[in-house]
Amino acid sequence: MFSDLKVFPNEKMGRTSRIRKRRVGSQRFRPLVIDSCPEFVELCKWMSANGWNATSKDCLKTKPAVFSDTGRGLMAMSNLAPNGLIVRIPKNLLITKEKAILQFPALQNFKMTTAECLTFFILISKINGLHSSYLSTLPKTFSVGGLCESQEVAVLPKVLQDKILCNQSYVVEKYQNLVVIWEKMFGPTLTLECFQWAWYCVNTRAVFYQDSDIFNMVGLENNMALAPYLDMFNHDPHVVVEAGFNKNSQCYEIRSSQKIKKHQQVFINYGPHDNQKLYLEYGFITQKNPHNVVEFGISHLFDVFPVHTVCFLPNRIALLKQLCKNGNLFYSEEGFSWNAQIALTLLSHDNSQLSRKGFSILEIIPDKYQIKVFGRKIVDALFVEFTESLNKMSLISGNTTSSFWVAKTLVKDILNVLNACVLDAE
Ligand SMILES: C[S@@+](CC[C@H](N)C(=O)[O-])C[C@H]1O[C@@H](n2cnc3c(N)ncnc32)[C@H](O)[C@@H]1O
Repeated sequence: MFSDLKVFPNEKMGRTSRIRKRRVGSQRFRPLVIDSCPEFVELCKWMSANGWNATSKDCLKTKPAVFSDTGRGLMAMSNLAPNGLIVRIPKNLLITKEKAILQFPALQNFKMTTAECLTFFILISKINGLHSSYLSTLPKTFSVGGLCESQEVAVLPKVLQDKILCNQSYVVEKYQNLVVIWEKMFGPTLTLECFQWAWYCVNTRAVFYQDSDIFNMVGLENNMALAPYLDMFNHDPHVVVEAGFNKNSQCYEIRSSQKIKKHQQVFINYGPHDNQKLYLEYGFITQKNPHNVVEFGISHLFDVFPVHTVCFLPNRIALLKQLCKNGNLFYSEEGFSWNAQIALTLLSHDNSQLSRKGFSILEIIPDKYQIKVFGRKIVDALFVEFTESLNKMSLISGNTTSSFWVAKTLVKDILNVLNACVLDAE
């Protein structure tokens, strides 16, 4: 949009024209405050009636707004010093598993995780017109990876394809289990689309929260709660915040370590996630994400070490599989991960050493030369793979999902990371 502004290098700019230029530019990008939209008026009324103090002196005042780069989020209405409180939500406004069961006791008869219970809470409330002050503030659509259409998934790079397919079957399995319970409770069929909407409302917006002891079960799916209004903060990987339930105030609170300026967007930090994770779990990516990595698999190693040049002893393959677990083979701006370095060294390791009984990964010392030579080949192979994918993605036209659009920006972002590596090495 700035390119529409024609400023000629030789043109003398006086004070007035400078101010005019600044005004034109800032008007185009100025966030749109939306606190007077009916859904936010209702939300604030309902929250205030239930113990929320929106004008508390020791907490930053914020307003919902639409920002040109991140969409809907929250804007600071004053300056805040470091370690100041950015939000405080009383316990009785949190939607927890305990609360969902209190409201709909039938949920108790089924063994459900907290995420499943909260998904049901949203669906039952929606159907019965309950909690509409909160529900009407929830997004109507999502752009997470799991919502890509099958023809879109087919043109994505293999690593991303595998993750999305895995995620889709996980959500479908959840749906199939829960639809049985739903039919027992209510009768009418629950469509997969409705289930996905509620499931992603919970999973893109819930905060970490440990419910009372009776529900205390391990795992992320069990330690979550929905926090109205607080779930409007967007993510910035660079900000540092302290978030959690404060037993003294009986409120969920977030403090910002950095100072915040009036009229800035107020961000929180969802965790040290790379862009692929942000896309899969939340449906967006951020520019200059310091946690960015490019994952690869064993097949990429086999591509750079053709089978005829490496003796694929069962032991070598078993060790490689061990190194590959949990996405531990990756490249980032800092170079190859430790597991990737060991894997690259292991590929060219002596067979007699590998066949020795009791040989362990811990005995391998990274070989800088191997890592440089074969690592470069891996980066080149990934670059080709992602470029080919991007070309195929560009051929898909017509009505594509917003998930696919974000996938495209993710693939471009990964290509930038790989490109930086190639340029560094030159
Ligand atoms: C907890 S909600 C935050 C509020 C949300 N933007 C809204 O309108 O309700 C999380 C969702 O916000 C969006 N989001 C969060 N941080 C973002 C960012 N830095 N850029 C773009 N979208 C972001 C993503 O859609 C994500 O799933």
